[in-house]
Amino acid sequence: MIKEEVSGLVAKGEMLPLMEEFYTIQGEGYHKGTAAYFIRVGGCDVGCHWCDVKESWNAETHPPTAVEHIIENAAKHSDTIVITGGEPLTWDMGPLTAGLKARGLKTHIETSGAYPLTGTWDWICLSPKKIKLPLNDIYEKADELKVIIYNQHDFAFAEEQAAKVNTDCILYLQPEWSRREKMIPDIVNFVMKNPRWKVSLQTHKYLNIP
Ligand SMILES: C[S@@+](CC[C@H](N)C(=O)[O-])C[C@H]1O[C@@H](n2cnc3c(N)ncnc32)[C@H](O)[C@@H]1O
Ligand SMILES: Nc1nc2[nH]cc(C(=O)O)c2c(=O)[nH]1
Ligand code: SF4
Ligand SMILES: [Mg+2]
Repeated sequence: MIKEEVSGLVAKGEMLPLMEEFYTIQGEGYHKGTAAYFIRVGGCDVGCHWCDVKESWNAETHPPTAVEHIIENAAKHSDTIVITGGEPLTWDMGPLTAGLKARGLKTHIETSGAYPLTGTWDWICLSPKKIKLPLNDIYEKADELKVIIYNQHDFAFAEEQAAKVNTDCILYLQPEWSRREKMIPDIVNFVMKNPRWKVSLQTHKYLNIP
C-alpha cells in the first residue's frame, strides 16, 4: 500500500498505529482483577512527565495496522477488550469499536479525554490531565474518573474534576507509581475523610504482569 493510502485509512480509523496487544488482568480501577485483552494504540501528545509508557507517544514508531486484523485477533483471547495507549482518542475509534461490538465483545477505554470521544463504549475510564484537560462532552459519559496523585495539588484537581462528571461516575485516586510511598498515606487520609472517593492501585505492577 502506498503511503498516502495508509494515511487515509489511519485518518478514518480503519488502520491504527498498533504498539502492543496482550492478554492480562485489568490492574486498575473498577474492573481491577478481571481478565481482559489490552490493545495499546500509539500516539499521544498530552505529555505527562510521569507517563509510564512514553514509548507510545510517537505514532510514527508503531506500524499502521488494519483494524479488522486487530479485531479478529482480539476476539480469540477475551470477551473484554481494553483500548489504551498512548491516547486512543487521538484516532477515530469508530471502526475498531464497531467491529469489536459486532463480535459481541465488551469495549473499555482508558483515556485522558483530551480529544473528541469517538467509538461505542461499554466502559469509559476518564483519567484527566491538568496539562491538557478533557473536552466537555466526555464528563457526562465517564463510568469512572481516575485521577493520578503525584502531589498535594492533585487532590484539589481531583475535586474540580469530580464536580464535572455525572452522579453515577465512580471516583478513584491512584498514586503516581514513582511517588506511591510518599502519597499513599495522604490518599488514605483523603479517602477516609471523603468517602465518595476510592483508592486505585496499579495492581499489575505488584503482580509483575503486563
Ligand atoms: C498510559 S495511560 C494511556 C491512556 C490515556 N492516555 C490516559 O492517560 O488515560 C493509562 C492509564 O495509566 C495511568 N498512568 C500513566 N502513568 C502512570 C504512572 N506513572 N502512575 C500511575 N498511573 C499512571 C494514566 O493516568 C491512565 O489512567
Ligand atoms: N494490567 C494492566 N492494567 C492496566 N490498566 C490500565 C492500563 C493502561 O496502561 O492503560 C493497564 C496496563 O498497562 N496493564
Ligand atoms: S495522556 Fe496517557 S499516554 Fe499520554 S502522556 Fe499522559 S498518561 Fe501517558
Ligand atoms: Mg499501564
